[in-house]
Amino acid sequence: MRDRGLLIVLSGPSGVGKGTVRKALFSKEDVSLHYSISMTTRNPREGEVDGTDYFFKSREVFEQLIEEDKFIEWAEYVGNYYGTPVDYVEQCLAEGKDVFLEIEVQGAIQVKSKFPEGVFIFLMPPSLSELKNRITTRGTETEDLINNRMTVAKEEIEMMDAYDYVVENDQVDLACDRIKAIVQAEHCKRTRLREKYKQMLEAE
Ligand SMILES: Nc1ncnc2c1ncn2[C@@H]1O[C@H](COP(=O)(O)OP(=O)(O)OP(=O)(O)O)[C@@H](O)[C@H]1O
Ligand SMILES: Nc1nc2c(ncn2[C@@H]2O[C@H](COP(=O)(O)O)[C@@H](O)[C@H]2O)c(=O)[nH]1
Repeated sequence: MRDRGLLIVLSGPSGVGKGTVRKALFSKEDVSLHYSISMTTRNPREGEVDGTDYFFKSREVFEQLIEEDKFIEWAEYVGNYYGTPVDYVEQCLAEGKDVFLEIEVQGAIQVKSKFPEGVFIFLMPPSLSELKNRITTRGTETEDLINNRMTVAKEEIEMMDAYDYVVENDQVDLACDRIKAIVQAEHCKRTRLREKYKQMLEAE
């Protein structure tokens, strides 16, 4: 029987670099993870593409999909809905493919209750001042929204203990290496190789 894929959840406060680290990770040739594209009701930022960065939907459509139970998890975050469509994740896991979610904390907690066997990684900035600096220099948020995201960020960091791993994002490449090492170790823990070798011994 084929192993189910791993469900890997990367979360952490707004602006810590989840998107940056995820993109760097997916650009590496030795990484074979499948990214689950989220749905959101927020407006696309400059350069964002529907179906690549997010599936951009109206609030009406999103609420209809919630009614139809089409999300593994969803959350309202700083005034917009975000959610993980269930079908893609279920299909990948059943086919033995590893799926990668990059989501905020409320959503990650929901995923943990449904998929306790998932691998939950919390990305941390080197300091809170560096976090504010990153949100500010990204230049996508107004002053009010930056302050809003910083208030939420402190509450999010308090949830760190609910995760299996905490990874510091001091440098993007180092953070990627740490995440790759976690994925490899989790594969070794769960693989059916033990069963294979036990059967090999019994067959002797
Ligand atoms: N290790 C790093 N060192 C310095 N800057 C970084 C690092 N990682 C990310 N950044 C910068 O921080 C800013 C925020 O990064 P990013 O948008 O990836 O964060 P995020 O956690 O996905 O944010 P959000 O949750 O709001 O979507 C970007 O300008 C990015 O270039
Ligand atoms: N609960 C979920 N959170 C999600 C999902 N997709 C993205 N996110 C997180 O939302 C915030 C804000 O994102 P931004 O693109 O507006 O900056 C960030 O923390 C994302 O990781 C999702 O499907 N569910």
